[in-house]
Amino acid sequence: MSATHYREKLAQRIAAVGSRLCVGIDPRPELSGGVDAVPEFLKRVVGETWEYAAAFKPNMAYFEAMGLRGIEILQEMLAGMPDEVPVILDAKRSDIGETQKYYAKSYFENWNVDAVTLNPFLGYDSIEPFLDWEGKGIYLLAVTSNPGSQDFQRQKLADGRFVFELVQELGKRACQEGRATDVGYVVGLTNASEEVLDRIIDSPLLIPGLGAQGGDLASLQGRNRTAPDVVNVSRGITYKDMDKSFAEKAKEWAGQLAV
Ligand SMILES: O=c1ccn([C@@H]2O[C@H](COP(=O)(O)O)[C@@H](O)[C@H]2O)c(=O)[nH]1
Repeated sequence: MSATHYREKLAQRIAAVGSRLCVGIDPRPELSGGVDAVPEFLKRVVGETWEYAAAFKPNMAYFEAMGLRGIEILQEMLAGMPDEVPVILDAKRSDIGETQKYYAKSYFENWNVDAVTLNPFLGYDSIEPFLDWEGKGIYLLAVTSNPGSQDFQRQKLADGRFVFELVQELGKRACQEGRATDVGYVVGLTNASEEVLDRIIDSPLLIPGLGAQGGDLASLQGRNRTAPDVVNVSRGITYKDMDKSFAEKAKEWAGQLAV
């Protein structure tokens, strides 16, 4: 794939599959035959769903929970993923800039994922080490899908703005500075009210909360967005309706997210 920017690569993939489906990969060994059975389980998930996937989103937590073997399993899975499907590593990292340099190297250089999720709570200098990576993307947590998103993210400041709007200022600053990495935002479908969406800028969104969390796609309708947004489904493909194949479930969700 020759696209220079992450958002172009993602836009091309969305156009190619005709859907905004992001297939979430959160293996639960206790439901998948134990740790030893996870590699084969992941091979099936990836092998059966990739033709419907605009992106894949493995979440680090599920791999870390399997210990060192989990990290090996993640690496093996990443190495075997089809090149044309962007991979968003859901790591939600946050630390001082000096340490973030090493996370950036790990994810973008060693594992060569296309994008990662970051927690913006430590401010601009904490995301800076991720900003000079041509062809890569970051998603900053803006409005997450959990109820606690109300505790900080959807609080109003004295000037009437919401806290999540300050998160978007970080991305705007990176853009003004002409940084190479594309900046997008995580906006949970379960909290994507009109009040929220009216204030979300036209940058790539990663939208979790569909399926197991009960988010309603109707809330996204009628928005004039040009950014390559993707909507994530994890358990709704990997751990629901087990009488259906992963391919069938991915196809159904992809249809609901058709462009
Ligand atoms: O606000 C957020 C941010 C990330 N997630 C992650 O997305 C998936 C959702 O899984 P489902 O099984 O489809 O509910 C999971 O990895 C979460 O950690 C999120 O849900 N909300």
